Amino acid sequence: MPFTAETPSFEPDSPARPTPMMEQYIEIKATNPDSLLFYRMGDFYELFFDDAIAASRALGITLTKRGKHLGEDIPMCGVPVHAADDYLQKLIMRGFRVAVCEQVEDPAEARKRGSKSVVKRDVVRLVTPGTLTEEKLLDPSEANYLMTLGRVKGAAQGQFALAWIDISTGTFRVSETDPSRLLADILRVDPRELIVADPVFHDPDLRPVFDVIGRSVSPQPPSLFDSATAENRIQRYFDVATLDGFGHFSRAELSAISGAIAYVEKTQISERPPLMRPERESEGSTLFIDPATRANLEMLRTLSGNRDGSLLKSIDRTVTGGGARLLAERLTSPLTNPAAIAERLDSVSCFLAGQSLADLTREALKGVPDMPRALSRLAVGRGGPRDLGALARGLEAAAQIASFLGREVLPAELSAVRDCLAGLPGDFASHLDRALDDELPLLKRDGGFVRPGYHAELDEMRALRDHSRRIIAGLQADYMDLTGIRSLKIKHNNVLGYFIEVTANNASVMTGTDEAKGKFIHRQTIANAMRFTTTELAELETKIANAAERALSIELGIFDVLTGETVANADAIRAGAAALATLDVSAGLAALAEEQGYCCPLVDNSLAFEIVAGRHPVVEQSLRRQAANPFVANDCNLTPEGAAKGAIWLLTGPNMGGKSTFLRQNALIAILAQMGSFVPAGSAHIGIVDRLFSRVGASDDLARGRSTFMVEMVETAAILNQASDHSLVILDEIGRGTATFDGLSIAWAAVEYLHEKNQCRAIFATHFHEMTSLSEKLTRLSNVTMRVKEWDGDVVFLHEVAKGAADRSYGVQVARLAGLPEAVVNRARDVLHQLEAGETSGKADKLIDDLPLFSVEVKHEAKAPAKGKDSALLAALSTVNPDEMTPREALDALYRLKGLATNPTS
Ligand SMILES: Nc1ncnc2c1ncn2[C@@H]1O[C@H](COP(=O)(O)OP(=O)(O)OP(=O)(O)O)[C@@H](O)[C@H]1O
Repeated sequence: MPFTAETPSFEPDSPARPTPMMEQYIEIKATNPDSLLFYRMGDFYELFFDDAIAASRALGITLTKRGKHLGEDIPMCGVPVHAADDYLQKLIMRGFRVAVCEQVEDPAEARKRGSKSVVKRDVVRLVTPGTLTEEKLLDPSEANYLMTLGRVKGAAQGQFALAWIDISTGTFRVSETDPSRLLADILRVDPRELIVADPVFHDPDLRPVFDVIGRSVSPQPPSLFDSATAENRIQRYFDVATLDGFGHFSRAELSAISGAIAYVEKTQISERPPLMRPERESEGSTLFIDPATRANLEMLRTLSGNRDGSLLKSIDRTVTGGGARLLAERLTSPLTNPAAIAERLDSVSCFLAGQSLADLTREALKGVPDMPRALSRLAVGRGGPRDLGALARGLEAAAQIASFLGREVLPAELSAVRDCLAGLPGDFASHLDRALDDELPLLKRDGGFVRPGYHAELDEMRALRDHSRRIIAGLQADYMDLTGIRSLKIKHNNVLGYFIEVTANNASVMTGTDEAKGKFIHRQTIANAMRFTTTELAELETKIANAAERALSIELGIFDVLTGETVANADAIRAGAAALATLDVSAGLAALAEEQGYCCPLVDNSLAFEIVAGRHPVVEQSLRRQAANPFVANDCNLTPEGAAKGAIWLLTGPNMGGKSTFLRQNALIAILAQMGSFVPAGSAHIGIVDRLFSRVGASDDLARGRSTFMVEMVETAAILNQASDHSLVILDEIGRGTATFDGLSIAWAAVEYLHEKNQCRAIFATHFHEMTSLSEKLTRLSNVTMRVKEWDGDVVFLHEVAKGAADRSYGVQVARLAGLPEAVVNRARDVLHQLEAGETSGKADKLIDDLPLFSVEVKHEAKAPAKGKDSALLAALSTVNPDEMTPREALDALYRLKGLATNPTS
């Protein structure tokens, strides 16, 4: 739930009326109850009341008090303005929103209204997670999306739409959605903040979605989303008379777009970040990956929430922030159009074939700053000279890249990139170059960023200022001679300006004679020194101040002109930055393919899925880093035979055998191929996958009252209801979380359904060996197994997928490897033998009763089995074939084995 502070109140006529300043604070706070109010006082932002308590706790800063309100102390804390970004970052990360309240008039103006009047203040900006622009508050490699959900009631279709904006880059997208895929669509974009109208937020049907999104959902007044006035709002923002040129949007889309714009206006107040026109994403143009699959496959983060160990991290070889963001976007939204995928793959191939071109490009890209973010900051008045510098360097790099790309024969995507870079505004770039100095200050108010020689009057003012400073240095020498005080100094501070300082011992020289008194005017006496000024010094000071002030105002004027030119060139700059990001992604994927030995997949509209020597991209790299045994490559072939539908592989094998890894690697290879990357395989032929589903790994969702088994069933239901014949499904151990027979039955029925109804390509891993007999009935189902070798009672995992079915699970052996106490492992072995025999004899219960754990434990501990006994037992055991025994024979065999275990010679 968002933070809400109790708003303090007061009675206007009460004798306990607060001070005028506190009154102003209370009034402003009342309009921002769900944000912390940063109230500007001098060099600090102060927080009061509940805000102060919450902020001091979140930031670990001291809570003090200031005055009283209704007889109680007012809690207060403050943060210095110059360090506000750091504090804002912490507060935003902890889920707060901050209203920044500034003085909006000169204090002199306020004084004119009377000595007690307060300087006018107003909220100039709401800082929320989805509306950040500051470099410090943003991760260069992640987009920062603000998303809105539009809903139109009563529409026959297209009731819901999502719009998402990154105001730090201007990206603006919109797409229709529906309740069944709403969560998946939201998680695909992974917004920092989701804005919904109050009634939508409180709709019980949508509650589960918002519960998952958590605190980044922010309910807002429905007026923001009003679809009747939406067109007007959009037209106003983009300053167009009609939306005809924007393409056709449904009412829900218009509502979502207008909600996004209204929220930007609400948070940015007087600023208008330049947004691109909303671009429509049509359903089906990207591979649908449901939320559980996204999480299970650890695409952006691992299940424990780390970026290290995710697929993105292991394939990211980009060198710029824009490139990293584009790579993440491509990874989360792989394509479904083979031609578009082939175009991307051609770019990667081009860099792979031309190593020197790739090296040159990556080297040139390394210096490219984040142009879209610098542009956005400048456009909303939060930019500084370094942002202009970033554009200058970015454009220069773009021109350099365009020139060497000009000499190459390039595939379609890269040649469009080259054309875009070659068409960037050269005049603007050279203007920036001429105007900006090499070393740039952070803040424009510090001045000193315009290059000498660019502006004549500025040079003159700077010379005057600097010359006067030199004259002052000369004056100090003159005064020393005149007074004979060698330690006399001319100094400067903000209160007195320039002054002459002598030590207290020498002060009499300055005040002793009338002549001296006439020249040196006393300003201040401090502990050990006296300070003076002279008419000459005061005049020089005025000259310096005037020159410096004039110089700064010229510089600020130049800054405004350059900012204006930046905004005028916004579209071109953004297109250039997008082109550079595309280059970075393609060259980065080529570097990855080269380094990891990936191949170019063949992606078409068939139903093929044939991977030869496939590997898991993340596990492979991690094994290599640990210098462990190399990853064992495996084939996977789900390609239909003849005109039939895709095949299903039923995968059995021991625990730790590599089943999950194999399942995941095939899903990841499909994602990589469809995002336009080379893949970790010897070769890969993939018919476009429209939807990818996975049920891998167990997790519970206790917060939503779902047990592990319930989560598993909900996810399996989603798959069986939604998978089409073009989908790829990977299922791991369905039915494990319940009683054996229930689990087996559910798994059995699910496979039959996938085969008969969904008819999709699928891999199904299971411990239920009984299921392997399904291959006799289901024509497109084949059994495969992870091979193992037994070695001296232990199991060795070969990690190889082979035709056929596993004969056993080796669970007990794996438990032993995991370090379970020997007594437990031995006991488990016994129980297993009983159960395996019991399955045919029907006497398992009785046998288990006969073997209480502790007696076994004592027996095993008291007499460690001798090697000879073990081998006799094993030899006898190997002759036993439970499937061919009658219950009576099984029981006899068991007694015989037990006898051998206690006395090998019996
Ligand atoms: N092809 C492979 N080559 C090398 N090592 C592998 C391979 N596949 C898996 N491994 C290693 O084996 C470990 C276990 O793999 P995985 O989790 O896939 O087994 P599993 O059969 O799914 O086990 P369980 O049934 O217990 O979940 C992995 O962490 C990995 O280190």
